[in-house]
Amino acid sequence: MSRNLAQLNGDDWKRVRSIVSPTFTSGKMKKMYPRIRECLTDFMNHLEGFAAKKEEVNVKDLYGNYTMDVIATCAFATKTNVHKELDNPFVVNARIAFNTSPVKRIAQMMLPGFVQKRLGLVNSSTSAQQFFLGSIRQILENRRQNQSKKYNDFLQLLIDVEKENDITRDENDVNESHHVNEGEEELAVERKALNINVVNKHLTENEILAQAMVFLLAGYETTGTLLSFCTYELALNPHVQEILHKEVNSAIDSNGEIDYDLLSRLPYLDAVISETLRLHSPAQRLSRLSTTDYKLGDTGITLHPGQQIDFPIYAIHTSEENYPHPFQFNPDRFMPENRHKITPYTYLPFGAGPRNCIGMRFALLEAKLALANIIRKFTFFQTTRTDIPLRYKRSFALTAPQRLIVGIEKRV
Ligand code: HEM
Repeated sequence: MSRNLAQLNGDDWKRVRSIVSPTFTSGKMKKMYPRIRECLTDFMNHLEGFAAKKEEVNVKDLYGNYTMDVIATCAFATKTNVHKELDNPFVVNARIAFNTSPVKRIAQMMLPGFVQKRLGLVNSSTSAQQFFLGSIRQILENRRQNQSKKYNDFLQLLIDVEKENDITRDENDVNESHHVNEGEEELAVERKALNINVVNKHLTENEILAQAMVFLLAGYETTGTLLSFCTYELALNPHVQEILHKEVNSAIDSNGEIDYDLLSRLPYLDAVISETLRLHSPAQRLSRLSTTDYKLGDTGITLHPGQQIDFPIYAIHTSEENYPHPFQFNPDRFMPENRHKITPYTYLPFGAGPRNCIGMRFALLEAKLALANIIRKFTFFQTTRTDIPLRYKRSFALTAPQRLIVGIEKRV
């Protein structure tokens, strides 16, 4: 497991990151779209039952089921039927893995190895972890024996991927509408960081296992949390919900679907997601470890090898200096006509630089697809049990609500 991206450092990290990066390009995501769409259909059918009776729902649990189904399908080639089949082995083991101490477990995956050591998070793998490793080994074996069949999932991409010399992006990647620090300068830094010559251009079996595990642990709760916070804000801001509904409706094609390229570029949908990630960033801070003497701009501070520096995302995202009326939920800040007002590097939900979140495009696709389709059919509303203000789980790394109760009804 220690060969996962989040825990590797130095040249080991560079090698694995440069091999794995091409699996997250827009083109590859597009191929997974139908699989994610299937998971969403199951989820929508499940929501339908609550909405028909205009019930209260804890969206935190519901979205957690959807994101688990998606990651199980895309990274473990396992359809979970998570909404109905509560004793499905994947779901049971995932719950054990997460219920042991969810935040700690994800933090183990998301924090670099050196931070984990300092926080005492390094421990032996659990039986649940063994279950997942066993499942992937079995799938890899099956695929090795039946090489003619091709699959559109992460596992297959990780099996097939070979380190490329330079290109780690699709042409389209930079043009997607999400507001992140990914201009020419950043891409050049990334290219430079990952442009190393390596002997082993493929991932080993253990490395494939480790990446699938980190995708599960880093991708399940974070994306579920994003969707939960977003739904909460929509319930509290009905006018935002209506604007979003109108935009989504205008994007539907003759088959009643939203095309992948159009979905990733809907400006208001992206603005709602961006504003949610600003005000409720699942990651609380970013960490970096200095490997050389490094001068911090004109601050007069020099970092020495081995010194760690943390970036407080929540403080940066809610500073009046960076965002006027920072505690107001206002998606307009991220509309194309206003984005230029945002100071570079003050929006950091997915981190920044070559070590940023490799799963960003996947998370955005999964979240946008769900939100767009859900908002077409259902309305969320505040109830007497909706927590205002929100109550959070205690955590040192990830922000997650204790519960997130809202009402849901069908649109007429
Ligand atoms: C809304 C959802 C998500 C959020 C907010 C999020 C946020 C983050 C953040 C803040 C980092 C650290 C970046 C840095 O230090 O600059 C990170 C790293 C990472 N994330 Fe995500 N993430 C999300 C979803 C995902 C998904 C879906 C996956 C995989 C399918 C994923 C896989 C990873 C991995 C592997 C790393 C470590 C990258 C490296 O060290 O090279 N994340 N994520």
